[in-house]
Amino acid sequence: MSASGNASDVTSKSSLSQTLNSDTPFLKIKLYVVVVVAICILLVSIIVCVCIFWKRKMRVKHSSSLIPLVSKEIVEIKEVGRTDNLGKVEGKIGFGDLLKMGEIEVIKGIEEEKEKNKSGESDVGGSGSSNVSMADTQNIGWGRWYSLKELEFATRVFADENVIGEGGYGVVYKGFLQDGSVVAVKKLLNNKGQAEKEFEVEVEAIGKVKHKNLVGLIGCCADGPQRMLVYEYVDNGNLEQWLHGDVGPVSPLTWDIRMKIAVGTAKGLAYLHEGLEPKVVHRDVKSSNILLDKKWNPKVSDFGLAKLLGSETSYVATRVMGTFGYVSPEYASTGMLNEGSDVYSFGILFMEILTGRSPVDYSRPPGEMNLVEWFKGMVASRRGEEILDPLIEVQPSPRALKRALLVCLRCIDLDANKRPKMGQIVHMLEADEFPFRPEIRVSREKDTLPPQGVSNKVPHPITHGTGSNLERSRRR
Ligand SMILES: Nc1ncnc2c1ncn2[C@@H]1O[C@H](COP(=O)(O)OP(=O)(O)OP(=O)(O)O)[C@@H](O)[C@H]1O
Repeated sequence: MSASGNASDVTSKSSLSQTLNSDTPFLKIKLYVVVVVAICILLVSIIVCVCIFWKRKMRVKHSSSLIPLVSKEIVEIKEVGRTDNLGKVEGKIGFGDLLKMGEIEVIKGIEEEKEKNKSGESDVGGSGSSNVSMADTQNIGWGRWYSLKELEFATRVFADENVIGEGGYGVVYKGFLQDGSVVAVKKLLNNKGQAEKEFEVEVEAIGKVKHKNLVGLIGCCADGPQRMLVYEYVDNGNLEQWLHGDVGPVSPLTWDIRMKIAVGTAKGLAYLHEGLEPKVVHRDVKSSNILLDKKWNPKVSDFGLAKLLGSETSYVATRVMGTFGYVSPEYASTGMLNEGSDVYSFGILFMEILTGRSPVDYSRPPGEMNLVEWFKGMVASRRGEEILDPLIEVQPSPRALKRALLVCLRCIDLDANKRPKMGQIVHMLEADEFPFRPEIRVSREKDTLPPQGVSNKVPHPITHGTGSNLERSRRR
């Protein structure tokens, strides 16, 4: 390069630096400051644009399956599981804190699933009830939309041989998906409007609920006017069939199995009531809605009647739904609905489990047709041991029976506010010492009650409930 060229270079550089050092008219700020700020703003804008672009791209990707891949609940649950040692979490559960209890149940399920997956014996729900593979579940998140063709293939075009049963909302078919998994397909009745609404409620509210004691909704299908729900298949019938079907002279439902079913059902309902926000009231708790797997794990099904509720409020239902014999008096008469109505229905269900009797049975003598009235009368006249299902071969201990009777009576308290919460019921059924406190157990044992009677003079350490039906019935 020539000397004149170098000189002109130096001149242009110095004039550039002079220009940059010059003051701008705006507040006399140096030009180079303005340039630097402008470059920064440009860079930030580019970064923001790139971020927005990627976010949008991700959203489009997720919305393609319509159902979110991972529910809020599951995200929260996973976080709990990740940060805490499971044993530690369990130790922290407060008796009234069913939110955590629900989470722990699911965490356990997730952990069990992980273990099973490693050893190659995967099943959804952790109970051996479903054949949906873990890999598939991961692929679809908690649910997905199925095409009509897929479900036609699965049910052999809704063949009669595949029909499992029929309920108020439609026919349920057993289905075999292409990947070999087994499902229950509920083909909803085609009455437009209400069915569609119920469908939306089920899909939105129930699809994201996962608990080992709740039947999982794994997908759905909307094709023209046809609406279908795809559930995990639960392979051992429902509780009504086992309680009232022909099972021979000795029921396979031993006392321990019945308690397992009652506790599991209570846990499932507690999760709906206390583990979700907004909470879910089932509205149709009854024995045919308790499905069982081969290990007698109960799974609460049929969320067709469930409505989401805002917390702390009662919900006036547009129409009273539920099943005769299980519906709480206040729900039947006023339509006022809250989780207390489910507690009442659970109380009736629990009585049914203990006695093997239907809530209303017209084939029985007049004084025994109504289960609640008969049950209360038997306890009041201290004949508690006689209420047990005669098909139970091995009798429970008097203490276990007392506990069960007391729980039933507290659940059906006419004053809905005095009924325990489902979480408290779980604790009552599981706690070893319930319903006694050590310091007064001796005096209690001297009480005039026979072994089969129930003492409820001692307030429950959690609920401090008083004035149950039993107390009233004993005063009579
Ligand atoms: N996920 C499932 N796995 C296996 N069987 C199921 C499943 N869901 C429902 N069933 C069975 O299908 C039948 C019909 O169930 P559905 O829930 O439609 O009606 P229901 O509970 O009998 O009556 P309602 O509609 O009045 O509640 C029942 O026998 C039930 O046990």
